Amino acid sequence: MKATIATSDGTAPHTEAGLRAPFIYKDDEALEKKFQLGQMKRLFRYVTNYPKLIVLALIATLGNLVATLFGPYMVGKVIDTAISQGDMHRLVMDSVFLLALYLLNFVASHYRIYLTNLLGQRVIQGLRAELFSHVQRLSLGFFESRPAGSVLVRIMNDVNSLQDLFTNGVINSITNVFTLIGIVVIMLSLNARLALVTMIIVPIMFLLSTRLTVTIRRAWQQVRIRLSRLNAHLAEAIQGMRVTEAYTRQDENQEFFQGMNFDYMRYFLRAQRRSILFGPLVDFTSAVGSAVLFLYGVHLLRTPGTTVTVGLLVAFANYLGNFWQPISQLGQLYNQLLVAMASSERIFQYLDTEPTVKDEPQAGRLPDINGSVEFLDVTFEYEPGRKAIEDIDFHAKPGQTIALVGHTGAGKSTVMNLLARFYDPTGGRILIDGTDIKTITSNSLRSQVGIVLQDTFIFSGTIMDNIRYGNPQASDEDVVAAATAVYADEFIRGLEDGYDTEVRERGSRLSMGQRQLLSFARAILADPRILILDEATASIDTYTEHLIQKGLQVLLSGRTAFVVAHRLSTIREADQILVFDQGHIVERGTHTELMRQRGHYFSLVEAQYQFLA
Ligand SMILES: Nc1ncnc2c1ncn2[C@@H]1O[C@H](COP(=O)(O)OP(=O)(O)OP(=O)(O)O)[C@@H](O)[C@H]1O
Repeated sequence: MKATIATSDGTAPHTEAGLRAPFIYKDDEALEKKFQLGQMKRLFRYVTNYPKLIVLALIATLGNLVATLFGPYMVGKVIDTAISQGDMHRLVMDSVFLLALYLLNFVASHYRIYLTNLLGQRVIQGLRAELFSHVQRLSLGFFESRPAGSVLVRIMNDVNSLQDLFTNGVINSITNVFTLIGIVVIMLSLNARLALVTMIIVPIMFLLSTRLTVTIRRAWQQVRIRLSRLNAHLAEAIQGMRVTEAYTRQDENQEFFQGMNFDYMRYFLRAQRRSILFGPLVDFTSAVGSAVLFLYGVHLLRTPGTTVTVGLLVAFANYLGNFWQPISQLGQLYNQLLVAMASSERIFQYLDTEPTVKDEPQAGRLPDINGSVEFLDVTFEYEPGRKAIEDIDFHAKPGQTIALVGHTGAGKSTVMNLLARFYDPTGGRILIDGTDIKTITSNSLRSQVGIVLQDTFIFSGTIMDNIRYGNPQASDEDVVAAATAVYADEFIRGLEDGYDTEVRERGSRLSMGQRQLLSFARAILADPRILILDEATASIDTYTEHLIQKGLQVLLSGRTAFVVAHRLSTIREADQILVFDQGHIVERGTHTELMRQRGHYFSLVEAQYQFLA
């Protein structure tokens, strides 16, 4: 797979420090996109799936709103009753009311935060589950045409980046609008002149919250980009360590890594410098607001005939304090929407991708089969206009072993991919027991077709779990019997915990031969009528090689088997050998027949297979 690392600007092969990247780092991911109403509506349908939660969160928010709007007013009243009127009874009553108001605020805040987070998490989890289940149904071509990393990023990062919007954006925006309107109305009704003068700082606050927060957010996005470049480079450097060592590229790698590391630090410090501006600037603006309020307020206090009191000034100061948060959150909402536009566009793009191999609506189940396989004039193009195979015809009778041989790129794997229906042929038909595989469900086909690949994928878990992957219903005894049948039992028992040995890091501690034996056990447990096998080419020690050959005989017997063969011994025992060249079958027959012809197969054996005999 080609090395592709996400960057926002597409500036590929250089780091900021001016070093050349060993590979091209390419990016297709925009961080923000223009607002689109249709997309927004589609996104919000995920939120409206939880009406109960929305109503509960709004009720909690209402409690918050009441306290925010009436709290400062009550503080002012308590001060005025205590200072100027000396009415102890009123003072106690107002104080108790004020306390009750703050208690309500406390409870409401708690539930609001809890409920909005719950809503956000439910939406995110639902969306991620839908995306994963959709991606799982997509055809193999989808995964082969993009790096695994980009699928991962979409399922994790893009979905995560919607979290802010779903958790805070939706409910809070409604509350914030009401809070702002409420505060303005109350302040104007308490004292219109004082209210208008005090609100001089509101536009400054708004500008600050929109402009500065954008700059800060962008700076942190740049940091994340640098970090993901660093991560990707590191992952590649570790995975490719063998090649690095073989070509003694450590120094260049080190230099390149240091450049990236340095860039990351520079961007981090830059973002940090901007972030730490925010708090003090907010404090300073609030202080300016308070200064204006108190200067003008005290002037009014001294002017005879006005209704301004000390309590009113304190109440106004509190209202001013409550202004900031909603303004800043509303400022952020727009940013959140732009980020959500970019992420949701990519998510929807995946959700709207249809599998290229789709079951027909009337597709039936494939009944239990004998295992006859026919290819009738089968042609296939991965990319339009480039035929990978053309007019392939053959018939495999039940129980036969068919060996597919040919140079690299000749079309052998393509035939296997079509038989497993990872792709549908562009032309021609494939019949199993006389039924066109296009007319049956893929699941029912694959339950009777087993696949053993060269490099078996080992999942994290025990050896037992990994073999059982072939048949989840199998008992421990069945697993051991399967392993024994293909001669894998001996090496498994030799491992530290036998069948319970944990295989980590994709089984990297197992040798190629051991992995191949494990995959035989997995396949025999699944017991398919048709088997597709890509023989491992890696050099394997003679003893394991011997076990593999014996295991293979057991595995192949009694089923129709298609083997991309790399061992002469396997080829010799095949009932039919299909020789591929540039997408065509150029020769067919048994080993003896083909050797006698002294044609393509003969020279292939001379050149490629002899040493593996
Ligand atoms: N996913 C793909 N997308 C586009 N072209 C592909 C893809 N897979 C294979 N091809 C092309 O199709 C042709 C046949 O490839 P195929 O993998 O079937 O050959 P092969 O005989 O199995 O080779 P090998 O022995 O190296 O595995 C080649 O030209 C190859 O480049």
